[in-house]
Amino acid sequence: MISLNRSSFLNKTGISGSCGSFSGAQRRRSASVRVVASSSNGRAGDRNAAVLVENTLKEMREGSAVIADVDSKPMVGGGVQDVYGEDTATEDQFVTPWSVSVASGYSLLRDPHHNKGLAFTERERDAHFLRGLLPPTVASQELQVKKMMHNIRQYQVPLQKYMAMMDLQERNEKLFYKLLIDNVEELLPIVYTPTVGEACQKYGSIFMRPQGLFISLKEKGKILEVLRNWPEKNIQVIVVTDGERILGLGDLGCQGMGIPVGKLSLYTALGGVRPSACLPITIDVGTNNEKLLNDEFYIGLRQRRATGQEYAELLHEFMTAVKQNYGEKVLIQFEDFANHNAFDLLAKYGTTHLVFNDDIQGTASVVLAGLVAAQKLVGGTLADHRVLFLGAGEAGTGIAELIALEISKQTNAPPEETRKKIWLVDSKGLIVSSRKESLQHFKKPWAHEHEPIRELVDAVKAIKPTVLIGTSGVGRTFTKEVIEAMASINERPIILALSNPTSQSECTADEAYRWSKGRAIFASGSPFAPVEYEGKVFVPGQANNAYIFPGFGLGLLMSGAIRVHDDMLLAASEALAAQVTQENFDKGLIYPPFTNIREISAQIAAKVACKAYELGLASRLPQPIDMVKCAESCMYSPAYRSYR
Ligand SMILES: NC(=O)C1=CN([C@@H]2O[C@H](COP(=O)(O)OP(=O)(O)OC[C@H]3O[C@@H](n4cnc5c(N)ncnc54)[C@H](OP(=O)(O)O)[C@@H]3O)[C@@H](O)[C@H]2O)C=CC1
Ligand SMILES: CC(=O)C(=O)O
Ligand SMILES: [Mg+2]
Repeated sequence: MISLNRSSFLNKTGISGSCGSFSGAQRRRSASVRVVASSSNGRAGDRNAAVLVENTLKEMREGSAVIADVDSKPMVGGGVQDVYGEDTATEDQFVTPWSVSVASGYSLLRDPHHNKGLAFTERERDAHFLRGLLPPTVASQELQVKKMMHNIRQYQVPLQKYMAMMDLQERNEKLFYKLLIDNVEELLPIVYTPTVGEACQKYGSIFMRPQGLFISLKEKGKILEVLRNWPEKNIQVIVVTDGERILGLGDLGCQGMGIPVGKLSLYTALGGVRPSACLPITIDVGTNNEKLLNDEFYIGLRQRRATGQEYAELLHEFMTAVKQNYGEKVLIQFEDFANHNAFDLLAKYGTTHLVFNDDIQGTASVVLAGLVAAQKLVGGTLADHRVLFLGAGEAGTGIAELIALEISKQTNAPPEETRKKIWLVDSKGLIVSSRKESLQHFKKPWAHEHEPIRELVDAVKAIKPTVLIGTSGVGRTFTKEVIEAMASINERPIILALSNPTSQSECTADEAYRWSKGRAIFASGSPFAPVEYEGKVFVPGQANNAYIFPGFGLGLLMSGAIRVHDDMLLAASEALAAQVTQENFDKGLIYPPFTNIREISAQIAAKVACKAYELGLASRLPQPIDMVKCAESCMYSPAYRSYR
């Protein structure tokens, strides 16, 4: 039931059943109120809606302000639309038994969730006190997209484009997502790697408005309260970082916030999770980055990183508070933690929470997909390969483990055997058994019998890998000698330079193609432009976990999964690999372009959700019959809705 009390109306109102429910976004305060209620059928929810209208009118009389559209959406593909509520469909897709629009002139233009700028129609301008607040022109969303793209293309500096995009997100959320979805190949490098890396480095200087929650040591003992300060209540995905390993740029402390913000934009744009269900969080336990500590514009705690018990206690309070506030099924994605915490956090909370480490698990899934797809270009099976990594941290060992698992499944050989096909080099050289005692736990399974080797090029010559993967975070480490050695061993060497941003890539696309004489199958973590070599154009792929986590997360939410399981990662890989077309292979690509990423995400989500049901880890019943349709019908649409 709806409370008549104004503040509780703003904060707690919810109507369940056929009328849908208010999202947190709809509970925002504004200055004046207008109510429009319409009944399109005589469903049972009508009474609730009538009460809502009555209460809202009362609110209006009392001078408060709310913006609300209460809609329900037709059931598609098994009906899980209640997961996503009002933001998941365009106005055309909606059956609208009741529509309650409480609009508010100037405040409406300042509300990013509902603002449409010049796209407000004449009727809406009349109905919602917008007359005179906008110039006379009424523009379509398509024209707005065209104009924004025109403006963004005027900027020469990527960081300026980033700031323009962030500004748009704060001003007109739907237009931001429409822009990103319709121009994904062009804008991904702006809101994501590489530009997001520079944005994090300069976050203190460019910081305008909070885009997520900052939880620092100062909030110890009060984290639950802090979570409750966030305006949205129905959170389904949290991306959290402590900023200690931001891309390959190291410890950026509190300024790592750009990463959860960017990742969650992709959850919405690429995976269709509604924005109001996404919560970016940065845990600030200090930074060991001297430059930031001495930077007067630094926005984080000015102290060295807390470690040990102090760190563990803060993280534990956070994990407990999240579950308490949002329930069992909120997805927590760990992002860009340093490896000395990342593996432990995943192990500790993997059995009690719905958690996923993108750097370890998402990266593994995307790389496995690429290798599975690559078999179409090189022939044979995954088990025929020898893989060598430069970098034995989260990404390196995470990928290695998933490849070994997949080969085990394919060959029935135990992982102890299949791991022997995989070798890793860290900052001290090839990981070998004679070093076992001094190795971190995640490296131990990879300490095979071999004499120590210091240099990567010598490891390539000794191991003779078919696949070389860079996960070192150090740029230009795949030297000419290294790539030539790979090309001398393999007709089609598979070379993946995964480190981000572009400055940290182990080699450039140009280097990979030129030094391998055009024979490399190449993909990189951050995008490279096509390369011309000896009259032929080579299109490099992008091996980035952005292919996986949005669809993976959607699959977890769709099925109401309660835990993440490795088999779900394998399912996601399989789904992604299946999306590579002959046309892509003909260009030497092992990943599909990002242009169709929402369709790809729906396929991934469907496979992940199916696996969740199969494993008995899904809580949302009944299981939808057509999973792909179900995924598609769940997806947030950036199309404007009319405020009738
Ligand atoms: N494309 C994608 O989707 C993803 C890319 N990444 C990128 O991968 C990189 C690494 O990330 P992550 O694994 O989490 O980082 P970690 O810090 O966990 O691991 C880095 C590893 O690289 C090793 N290393 C560092 N310098 C050298 C060197 N000069 N020569 C050889 N090895 C070296 C480290 O060695 P030691 O252990 O001895 O210190 C460590 O094993 C980052 O740039 C990140 O952006 C990460 C996730 C996803
Ligand atoms: C892509 C990513 O997650 C990283 O570079 O850390
Ligand atoms: Mg990451």
